[in-house]
Amino acid sequence: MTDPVSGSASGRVPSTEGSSAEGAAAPRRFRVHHLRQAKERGKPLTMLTAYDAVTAPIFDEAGIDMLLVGDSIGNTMHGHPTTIPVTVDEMIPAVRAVARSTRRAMVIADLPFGSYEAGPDQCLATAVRMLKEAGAHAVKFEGGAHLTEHVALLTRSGIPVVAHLGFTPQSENLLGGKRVQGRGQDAAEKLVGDALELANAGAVAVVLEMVPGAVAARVTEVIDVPTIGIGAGADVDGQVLVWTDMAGMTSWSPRFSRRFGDVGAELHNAARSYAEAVREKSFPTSEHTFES
Ligand SMILES: Nc1nc(=O)c2c([nH]1)NC[C@@H]1CN(c3ccc(C(=O)N[C@@H](CCC(=O)O)C(=O)O)cc3)CN21
Ligand SMILES: CC(C)C(=O)C(=O)O
Ligand SMILES: [Mg+2]
Repeated sequence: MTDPVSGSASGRVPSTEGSSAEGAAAPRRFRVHHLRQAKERGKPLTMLTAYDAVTAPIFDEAGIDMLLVGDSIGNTMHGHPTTIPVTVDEMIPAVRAVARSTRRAMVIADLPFGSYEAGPDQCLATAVRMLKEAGAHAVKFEGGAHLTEHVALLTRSGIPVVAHLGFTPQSENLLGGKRVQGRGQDAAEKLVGDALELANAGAVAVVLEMVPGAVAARVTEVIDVPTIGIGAGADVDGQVLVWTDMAGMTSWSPRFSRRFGDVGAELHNAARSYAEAVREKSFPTSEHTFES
């Protein structure tokens, strides 16, 4: 049995396709009370993005606590320059694939640009779709204290909300680009205030993106729910990265990221080997051929 808080797990989930071997007893799902528990115990939380049923079970089996189906699907998977064009109808199948293919991780659906800002009712309607049609366990959306009513309504409705402060990519046109947020006394105080209000409204965690380390540390100190940093330094309660950056799928990744693998190069080599085998006629052999 895996411990949802320590996150230790081993082995691989069987593919949903092909052989129908039953896995071991289902691990306990990582839930909202484990967030609180982790912060109390000082155990760092882990979050990665995931967008499909191929990679999500790999991350789940590796013991990642939370899988964020990020609107970063727009740039990472769909080839857009930003997250702005992403729609709810594009998010739903991705969230469904991640929820269906995982057993332990908490699955968090990012609400895309334009699907929640108009008011708490719009936000609730979108979040309900993410839970009902796609199987998400929680939702996340970008913005500060102006969204406290959104957070409060979803929380009253039984939907856990993760807040997202600092650099909020859906607002990059207003913020003037991909820039660090919360620099200077006033901006830092505003950020701390936003985090407090969102946490008081019921947010179960707060993502802090591209904020100075000292500001992230201050937010972490004053709110009683976990902070999850991305480009926010080490003095937070957990970290999140975009999986394609983490695994080294692309030649470029943001400065705050680290490549923990070279999966892009590995995939390149596999594809080259395959093509070479076909061209030199060493694949397929009789092993891969059906008899009449
Ligand atoms: N692949 C990917 N990784 C991410 O971390 C990520 C996404 N996509 N899409 C959604 C948001 C957007 N994010 C981004 C994207 C780019 C930069 C960037 O260009 N940063 C520059 C300049 C930073 C600075 O102002 O100092 C860098 O060099 O890292 C930052 C955050 C973070 N998120
Ligand atoms: C970078 C993370 C926090 C995100 O919002 C996303 O991947 O969409
Ligand atoms: Mg996002």
